[in-house]
Amino acid sequence: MSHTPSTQPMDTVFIEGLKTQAIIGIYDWERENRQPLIFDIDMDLPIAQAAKSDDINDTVDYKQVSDEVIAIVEQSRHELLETLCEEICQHILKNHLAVQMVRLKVSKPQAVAETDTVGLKITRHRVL
Ligand SMILES: Nc1nc2c(c(=O)[nH]1)N=C([C@H](O)[C@@H](O)CO)CN2
Repeated sequence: MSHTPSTQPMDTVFIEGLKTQAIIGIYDWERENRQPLIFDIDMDLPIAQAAKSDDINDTVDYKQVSDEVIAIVEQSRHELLETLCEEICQHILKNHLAVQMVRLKVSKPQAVAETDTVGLKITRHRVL
C-alpha cells in the first residue's frame, strides 16, 4: 500500500542583522570586555494557518525571538561561539513549537583584525 505523507510547504520567518554585545572568547581581553555579535536567524515553519487566521499565535513572532536572543546573549559568558549558538537554537526549538528548523549565523567582527568578520553557521532540526 502506498502512503502519501501530508507535507505542508515550509516557509521561513527570519531575523537579519540582530546586533548584540557579549562576553565571549578564549582570550583574556575577551573575558574583560563585551564585544559585538551579529546574528542572522532563519526559522522554518508552515505559515499557511497564520495567513488564514491573521493571528500572531499561529506563527513565530520575530520580535519576541529577537528579544529572547538578546537576553540569552547578554547574560551569557561562553568561551566559544559553538556553545552560544547551540544554546540559542535549542531555546528556539523548545519555546517556539511551530518552528521545525533553525539556521543561525553569528558574526564576530572584532575577533580577527585582518578580516571583515568571522563566525559560525549552524542548522538544527526539531527531533520528533
Ligand atoms: N571555531 C571557533 N574558533 C575560534 C573561536 C570560536 O568561538 N569558535 N574563538 C576564538 C577567539 O575567541 C577569537 O574570537 C578571538 O580572536 C578563536 N577561534
